[in-house]
Amino acid sequence: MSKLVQVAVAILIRPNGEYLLASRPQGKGWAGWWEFPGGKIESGESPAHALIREAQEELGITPTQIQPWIKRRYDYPATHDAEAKTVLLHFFFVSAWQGELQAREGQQLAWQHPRQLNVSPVLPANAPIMQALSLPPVYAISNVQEMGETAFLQALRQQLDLGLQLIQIREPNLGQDALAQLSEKVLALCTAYDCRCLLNGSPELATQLGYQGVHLNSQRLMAMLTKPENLLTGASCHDLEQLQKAQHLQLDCALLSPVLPTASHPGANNLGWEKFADLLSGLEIPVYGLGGMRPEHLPQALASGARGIAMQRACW
Ligand SMILES: Nc1nc2c([nH]c(=O)n2[C@@H]2O[C@H](COP(=O)(O)OP(=O)(O)OP(=O)(O)O)[C@@H](O)[C@H]2O)c(=O)[nH]1
Ligand SMILES: [Mg+2]
Repeated sequence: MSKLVQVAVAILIRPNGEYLLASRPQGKGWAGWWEFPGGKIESGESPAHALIREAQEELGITPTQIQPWIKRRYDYPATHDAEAKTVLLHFFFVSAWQGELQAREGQQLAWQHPRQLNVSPVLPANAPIMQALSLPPVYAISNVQEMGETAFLQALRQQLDLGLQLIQIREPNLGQDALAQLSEKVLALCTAYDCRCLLNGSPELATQLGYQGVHLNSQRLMAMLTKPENLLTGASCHDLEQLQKAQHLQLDCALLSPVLPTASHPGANNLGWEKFADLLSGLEIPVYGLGGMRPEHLPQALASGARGIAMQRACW
């Protein structure tokens, strides 16, 4: 059996969403492959402490704002330059630090746009992490039905100005023509801001109306045999079976709900954070918490292994 190596991993994030990758230096296993800065947790050391020590050793900086994210286990096979091992990676977001970045171990450093990597190859254990990072932490869901179109479009413009990058149009009570008209306005606005839009509906309608993506309700999800082509695809999930189906189809993301009680379903049987985290452990596709979410819940969602939070009311 290969040994288990515990590793602290730093995802340094700039305010514009870019994150830092480093190349593994010559002389180490998997030399030349790209990874996040970090390294082995020493015995008696906490993951957070190891993270700070590694950032100092490798980059000459001291993280001042850290947020533990997911843990991920991965079995590395033996290769020409490394022995077989199993790693348990403790990922952290690092959003502030002291000091100037330096490559102190001869590694190359590269800031990456989350939607467009320009270095490769990245360590294989990190593939689902890169996938998750390509989506933003905040996912908005439309609410024209309660707000009215004018107020909604105004609020949308405000959120786009503040950096919104992902939205689902979910208006089950609009007729076809009204939905087409709303979609045209929303898509024109979002395209100008490079915000991606998913239609809650069928893949055919999403394509026909010009959306980049589609969001499947759980019924559509369970009936789907393959991922819709050329569409960013998400799905609503409420249990492990649905999450596994979304993962099996290799969907881009899933919404898991209800995490907390909501205004529309105050008495519904919500999951709570513990069950939410349980359902996500071991899953590889990005998942958003939905149901009663407010901006202040984001750290809890991340710490539970989610990519972020989805909000229908609280974000407008
Ligand atoms: N730093 C880092 N390590 C990762 C990532 N993904 C991943 O699978 N690993 C694995 O975790 C282990 C980290 O070990 P390391 O070689 O960086 O350890 P270290 O900095 O303490 O250096 P050392 O070799 O001098 O002990 C390696 O097996 C590496 O392949 C990642 O994104 N960042
Ligand atoms: Mg290292």
